[in-house]
Amino acid sequence: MVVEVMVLAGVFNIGDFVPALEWLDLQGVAAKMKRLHKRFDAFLTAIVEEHKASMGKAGNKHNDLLSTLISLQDVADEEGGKLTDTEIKALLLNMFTAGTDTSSSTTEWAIAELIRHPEILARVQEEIDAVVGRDRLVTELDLPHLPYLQAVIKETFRLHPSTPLSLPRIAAESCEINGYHVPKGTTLLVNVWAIARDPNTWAEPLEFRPERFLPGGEKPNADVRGNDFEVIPFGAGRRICAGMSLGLRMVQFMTATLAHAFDWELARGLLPEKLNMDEAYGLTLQRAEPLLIHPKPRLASHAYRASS
Ligand code: HEM
Repeated sequence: MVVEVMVLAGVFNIGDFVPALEWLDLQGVAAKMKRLHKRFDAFLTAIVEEHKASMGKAGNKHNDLLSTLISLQDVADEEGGKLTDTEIKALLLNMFTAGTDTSSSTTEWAIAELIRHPEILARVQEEIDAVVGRDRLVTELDLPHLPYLQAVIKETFRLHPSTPLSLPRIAAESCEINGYHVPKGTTLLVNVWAIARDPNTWAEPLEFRPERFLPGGEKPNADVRGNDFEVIPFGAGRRICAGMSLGLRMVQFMTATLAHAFDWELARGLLPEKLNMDEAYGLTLQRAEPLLIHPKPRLASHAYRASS
């Protein structure tokens, strides 16, 4: 359902560009969105109802996000307002749509780039082996000690930002930017994909080259957290991604774990240089062809056992 939202939200909808035709819903986008909304709402209602029912049972202890939100429904804010079921469902929907596909698709792009560049994968594995060893899995605490991995993730965000046109924003007031008049009510999209591939800013911008972000590289201090406008996969400013820290850490952690724990082979004997790197159309930047790969364990067998 999350991917369906992203695909539909990214459709070039004629009604958005010719407002007089909006009511006709020529491509059926609004109708499809409404049907999808009903399915998503039923799914979220079931989650909230199940949780409420199990919270009511004696002996059941909950200390997760949803039970905290549900228990807050009894507490009024300063103006007497209380959190409604609709607000809780909206928050869950936000987390599902904004927080899952973005991180997973970026990780998929990172692994695809590592497979296409075996020498970079080998260097990532070498770095993690030196810090973590081969007797255990990577933990979150290891991440700050893996500068090369972090450069790989920055380079992945540069070439494959998961929301290539960021999110549409509407100008609250008329303003002027770089000599362009922007009337109040204009929908604005920032092409973060193109900015991060600008040849005036980046040397050989289409090359996957993590060294750019390391000391001695062209942008050793550039970060992806919204302060360096040449690479802003999470947006920037007041409406920057609300889940940036979580998203960034998830992508670093998942990529580090997958690269450390396994060697990878492409399915059906495909050669790395033949891997299709085309992009699909949508609000988020999916791969046109999902990545099909076979893992080969490379750690001591006890390292894979789940810890309690
Ligand atoms: C790789 C991971 C992610 C990327 C690349 C990403 C990217 C973005 C971008 C580009 C925006 C628009 C910012 C702007 O307009 O300037 C955004 C907004 C947002 N993101 Fe993320 N995101 C990621 C993960 C997450 C996660 C994990 C969550 C929550 C759990 C999240 C929640 C949100 C929310 C709520 C907004 C809207 C913020 C607002 O309108 O004030 N995102 N994200």
